[in-house]
Amino acid sequence: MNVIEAKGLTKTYNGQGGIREVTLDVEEGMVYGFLGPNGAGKSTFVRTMLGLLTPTSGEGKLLGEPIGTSKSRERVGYLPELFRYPDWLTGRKLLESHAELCKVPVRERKKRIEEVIDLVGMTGRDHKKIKGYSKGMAQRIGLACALMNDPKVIFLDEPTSALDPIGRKDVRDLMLHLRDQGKTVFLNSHLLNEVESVCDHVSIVHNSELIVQGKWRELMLVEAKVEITSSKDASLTSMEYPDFVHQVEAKEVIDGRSKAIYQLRKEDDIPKLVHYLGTHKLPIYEVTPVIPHLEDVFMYWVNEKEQSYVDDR
Ligand SMILES: Nc1ncnc2c1ncn2[C@@H]1O[C@H](COP(=O)(O)OP(=O)(O)OP(=O)(O)O)[C@@H](O)[C@H]1O
Repeated sequence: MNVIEAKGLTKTYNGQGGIREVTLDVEEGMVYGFLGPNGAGKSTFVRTMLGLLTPTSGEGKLLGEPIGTSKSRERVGYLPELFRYPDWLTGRKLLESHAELCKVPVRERKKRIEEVIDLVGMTGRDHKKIKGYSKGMAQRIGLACALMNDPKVIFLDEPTSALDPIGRKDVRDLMLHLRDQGKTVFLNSHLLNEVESVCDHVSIVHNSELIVQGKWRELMLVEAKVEITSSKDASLTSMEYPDFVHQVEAKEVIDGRSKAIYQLRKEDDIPKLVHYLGTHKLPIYEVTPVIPHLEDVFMYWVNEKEQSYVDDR
């Protein structure tokens, strides 16, 4: 079931910036990464989906309800990127006011507040005033507020940007825990190594456009890289190669072996290349596919897009 749906969703500011023509579906139970450089349009998209901004055109649904309606927000949580709470309140007081706003029934409030405090790792620290909180504690209490209404879908806008490595790991674990409970997390981020460890599915936005979406590991099937180790004397870069070899880049010589990175069209070309080198009597000691990271995928697609702007000129 799709819990987040957008169809041609556009929100611009007097015709400028924002986000244009976004069409995407997010299935229940995913941690979905929404990636893009600063100013790409990530926050605009989220705020439009939440009904905080009115779309310029297009449509969207949350949990099957049209965006902009209070029904669409009933089971949705949101942690904005820049939030400030009244810092004279204690964390617990803040959560009590949130519980009231979320209409948590009075008899269930105490239990629910304890649950979210525990979930975000703030047990024992909730009676302190927010003004004495570190950035990490403030972020955790923000997350607790976002989880108060036991949401089915949670939008997190750069949730780890203020956190130290331990806090980041805690938030990552929390996202996976929420996913394991069948909840959907929509994660806005430009911290690619963070996203890589929790998301399978991503969208990449750039310059107000959604440029590519899907399982990020499959978004690199447009090219494959392999590192081949041969004997020192083998001149890997000066050989003639068949068409499926796009590029050969010589790497260092280590322990009397020379290494080269081959850029191929697709994974199936790796055995073809090994066979080709074998027929040329090249001594091969090691064949290691170069596994792409999300950062490689991101840079590939952003560069493709930027190149297309140059070509269109
Ligand atoms: N209120 C506004 N008025 C005018 N332009 C805006 C407004 N908010 C955002 N923009 C513009 O819309 C574009 C997208 O901004 P947005 O904040 O959605 O990007 P973002 O990807 O969330 O960026 P960041 O990662 O820096 O938070 C930018 O060009 C920005 O300058």
